[in-house]
Amino acid sequence: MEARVSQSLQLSSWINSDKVVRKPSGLLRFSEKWNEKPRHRIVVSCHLQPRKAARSDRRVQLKVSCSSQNVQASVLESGCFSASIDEIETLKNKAEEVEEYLDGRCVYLVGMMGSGKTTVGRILAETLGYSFFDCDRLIEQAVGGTTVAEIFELRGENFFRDNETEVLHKLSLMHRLVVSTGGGAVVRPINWRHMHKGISVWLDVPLEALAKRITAEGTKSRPLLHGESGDVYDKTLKRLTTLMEKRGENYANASARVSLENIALKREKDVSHITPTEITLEAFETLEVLVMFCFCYALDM
Ligand SMILES: Nc1ncnc2c1ncn2[C@@H]1O[C@H](COP(=O)(O)OP(=O)(O)O)[C@@H](O)[C@H]1O
Ligand SMILES: O=C(O)C1=C[C@@H](OP(=O)(O)O)[C@@H](O)[C@H](O)C1
Repeated sequence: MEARVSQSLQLSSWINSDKVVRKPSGLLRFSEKWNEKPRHRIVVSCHLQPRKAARSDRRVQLKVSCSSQNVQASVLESGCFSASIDEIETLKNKAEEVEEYLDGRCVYLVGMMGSGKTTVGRILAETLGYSFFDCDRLIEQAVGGTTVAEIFELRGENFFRDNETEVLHKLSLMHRLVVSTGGGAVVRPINWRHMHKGISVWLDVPLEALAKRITAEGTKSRPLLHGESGDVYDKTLKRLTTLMEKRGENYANASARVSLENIALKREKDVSHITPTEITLEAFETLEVLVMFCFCYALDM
């Protein structure tokens, strides 16, 4: 148990370990107060589980809660991802380089439904030492715990979009966040004004791959995909194609684009075999170029 904890600390050295509390279960818990912004308090629990079969693979599990003057503390997000030790090290090194130049600016992930904004966003946040927020979850909380699908059904899309804008506005006043936005957040210009306070990354995934993921997951939680008859994959692909025709230009407003097709070409793999960790690494490499360029030429992102 001691070994596991000390390994966790080594591998997660980007986490400030000053106030680490060891739980008997192997969980590490620490809280970090930002001195310069004492109204924020972030609590992170971290558990690294070594895999028995492949010693170089680990599952990293994090729970993050955040409280500020106006927001009640609650567990906001938790998740886990698999990565080899080498990948964790590479991600950590890249995160350190990028973090310095990001200078606390928030990272907003945009892209179609199912493009991996939540999955990749969690890994980006964990490696950067940022907090992670999913806009859809915040909208659900703001509306009193109802689901996105219920909000669409009972209050309509405009009501949902107004709440989405309000959530993005609140987030744009904060620092050191990775935000997974809803697929339609790119449509309203006002949302871009909020997101341009930070740096935005478009996860560009071929529609066929999206349709496959969404079909596997089910369309229940995605109201814009409800209501057409026929084969689930076909109708999802059809709906995504229509949405993409309307939104393509809006996604291109993002400061950076991470294309799954390009990663697949570079790695000589099929798009469907590109892992979230590989996408996060590509996102860091793209961000690195961008933040260094903007830093050198004193440009806004
Ligand atoms: N690189 C990937 N390869 C395969 N499946 C993925 C990948 N990234 C995410 N997924 C899966 O696709 C689905 C949608 O991902 P999610 O992160 O929720 O997307 P979004 O937040 O953009 O809607 C989830 O079931 C997730 O596990
Ligand atoms: O594309 C869209 O308009 C939407 C995407 C969803 O978020 P995800 O992209 O996280 O699925 C959610 O905000 C809502 O169902 C509308």
